[in-house]
Amino acid sequence: MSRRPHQIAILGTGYVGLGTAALLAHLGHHVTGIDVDVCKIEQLQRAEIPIYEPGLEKLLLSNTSQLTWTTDFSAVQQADTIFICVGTPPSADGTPDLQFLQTAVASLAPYLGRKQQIIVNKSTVPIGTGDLVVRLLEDLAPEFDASVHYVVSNPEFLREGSALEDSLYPDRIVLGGLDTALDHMISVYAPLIEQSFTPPASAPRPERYTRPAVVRTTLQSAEMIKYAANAFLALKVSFANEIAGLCEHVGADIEEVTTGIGLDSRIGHRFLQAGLGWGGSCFGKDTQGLISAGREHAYAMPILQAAIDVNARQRQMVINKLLRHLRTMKGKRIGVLGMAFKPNTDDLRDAPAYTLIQRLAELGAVVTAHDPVAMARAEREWSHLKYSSAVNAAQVFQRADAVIIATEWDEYRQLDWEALVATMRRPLIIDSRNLLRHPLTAQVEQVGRELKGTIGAAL
Ligand SMILES: NC(=O)C1=CN([C@@H]2O[C@H](COP(=O)(O)OP(=O)(O)OC[C@H]3O[C@@H](n4cnc5c(N)ncnc54)[C@H](O)[C@@H]3O)[C@@H](O)[C@H]2O)C=CC1
Ligand SMILES: O=C(O)[C@H]1O[C@H](OP(=O)(O)OP(=O)(O)OC[C@H]2O[C@@H](n3ccc(=O)[nH]c3=O)[C@H](O)[C@@H]2O)[C@H](O)[C@@H](O)[C@@H]1O
Repeated sequence: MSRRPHQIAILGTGYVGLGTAALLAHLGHHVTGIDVDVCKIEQLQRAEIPIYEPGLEKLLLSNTSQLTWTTDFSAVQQADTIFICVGTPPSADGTPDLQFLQTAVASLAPYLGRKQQIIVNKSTVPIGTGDLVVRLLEDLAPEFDASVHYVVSNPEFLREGSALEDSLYPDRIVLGGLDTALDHMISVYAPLIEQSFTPPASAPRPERYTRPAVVRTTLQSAEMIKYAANAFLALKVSFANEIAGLCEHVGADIEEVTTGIGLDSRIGHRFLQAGLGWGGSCFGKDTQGLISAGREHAYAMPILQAAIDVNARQRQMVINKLLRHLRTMKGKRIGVLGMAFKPNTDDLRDAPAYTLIQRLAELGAVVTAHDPVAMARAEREWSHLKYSSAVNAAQVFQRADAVIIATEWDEYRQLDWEALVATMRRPLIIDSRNLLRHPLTAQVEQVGRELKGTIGAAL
C-alpha cells in the first residue's frame, strides 16, 4: 500500500473533526482544520482544545508539526483529501438539517483545482446526500471535473468519551463511492488498516485487537450503514430498558438477565446497560432521521418509533419513582449527580439530566446539580433552566429530599456514600444508572433490579 503522506483538509472542528484530525496527523498526514467558528480556531491555534475528550489534547499536541488551524477555506487548494465533518442537527420535523453541510460545500467549491481531490463526507447525512454534494459541486465549483473530483461517504463510528480508542482501533472502515476514490481512501488509512503506526501513549493499543475490516460499497449503502448502526445500538439499549421495567414487576434482576443473554455470542454484552436511556447528539437524531426518511417514502418504521418511545419513558420513570416516594415535588430539594449525556465527555446535547432538571423545576422542586466536567458548559448552555450548580458532589446531598444519579461518572463510585447520605434530609437515592453495588442506609431505587448485599459495605 502507498505510504505517501496526504494533504488533508478537515471542514468542521467539533468532536468528529478533531478526532479525525488527531488520527490522521498521528498517521503521518498533513492536516489543516478549517472552521467558521473564529473563537474555536483561535483556541486551537493557541493549542487549547475546545472540548473535553480524554487523551485528545495530548495526541493533538504531540503532532503539532502535522496540524494547522484556520478559518480560511483557500487551504482546500493544497488538499488531496477534503473531509466534511460539520454538524447535521435535526430540524423540527426530525429530518437532518443540511444547511451547515451545504454551506461547507459552497465554501470549498471555489478552491477545487484541476488535480485529483477526494471530498469525503464524514458527517452523518441522509441517504442520497453524497449525490447531492456532487450536484452542488457541479453547480458551484468552476473547476469541477467528474474524472478527477470524487465524493466518498466515510461515516464515523467514534463514541464521545472514548473517541481516540475508537478512531485508532476501529472495528471497520466503511467507504462508499467509486473504485478510484476508494483506492485513494485506502492509501489515506493504510497505516490504520495495517496497524503499522506507533500507538500513542494517550491511547495504547488494546490487548486483543485485530485489524479493521474495510467495507467497500456504494455511497448510498455507506450512508445507510451509519444510520442503521446507530439505530440498532439505540434499539439494543431500549430493549434492555423495556426488559428492565418488567424485571421490576416480576422480581428479576436486569443485570443478571443481560449477563445471561449477552453470553450468547449472537447477542453480546455491549449496549445492554439498562438505566436512564440514551441521550447525546446522535441516537435521537439518527433514529428520527431514519423514521423521517421512511416517511418520505410512505414506509413506516415501527421498531424505531418504539425504541424512541421506550427511551422517553425511561426519563419519566425517574420522576414517577420520585413522586411515589415524595408524593409531591413542590418545595422538595433534589440533587442531580451528573449532567453530561454520558461519562467522560462535557457534551450536554440531549442529556437525560436536562429533561430531569427541567421537569423537576416545572413541578416546583429546588434542584442542585453537579458534573465533574460539564458544569461550566451547563451554566452557559442551560442558563434558561432553574437549578443551581453545586461546588462539589457532596453539596448535592446536603439537606436533599432525594439524589438522582443521572450520569455514571467513575468518581461518583468513589464517594463516601454512607457519610453523604447522612447529610440528606431524607435518605432517598434514585440510582438511574445502576451505579451503586451495595445497599446503603437509605432507600435506593435502581432500574430493573434491587440492591443486594450488606448495608454500609464498600461500593
Ligand atoms: N459527536 C459524535 O460523537 C459523532 C458525530 N457524528 C456526526 O458527525 C457530524 C459532526 O458531529 P460533531 O463533531 O458532534 O459536531 P459539532 O457540532 O461538535 O461540530 C461541528 C463543527 O462544524 C463547524 N461548522 C459549521 N458550519 C461549518 C462550515 N460551513 N464550514 C466549516 N465548519 C463548519 C462548527 O462550527 C463546529 O465546530 C454530525 O453529522 C454527527 O452526526 C458521527 C459520529 C460520532
Ligand atoms: O454517531 C454518533 O454520534 C455516535 O453515537 C454513539 O456514540 P455516543 O453517542 O458518543 O455514545 P454511546 O456510548 O453510544 O452512548 C449513547 C447513549 O446511550 C447510553 N447507553 C449506552 C450504552 C448502554 O448500554 N446503555 C446506555 O444507556 C449512554 O449513556 C448515552 O447516553 C455510537 O456509539 C457511536 O458509534 C456513534 O459514532
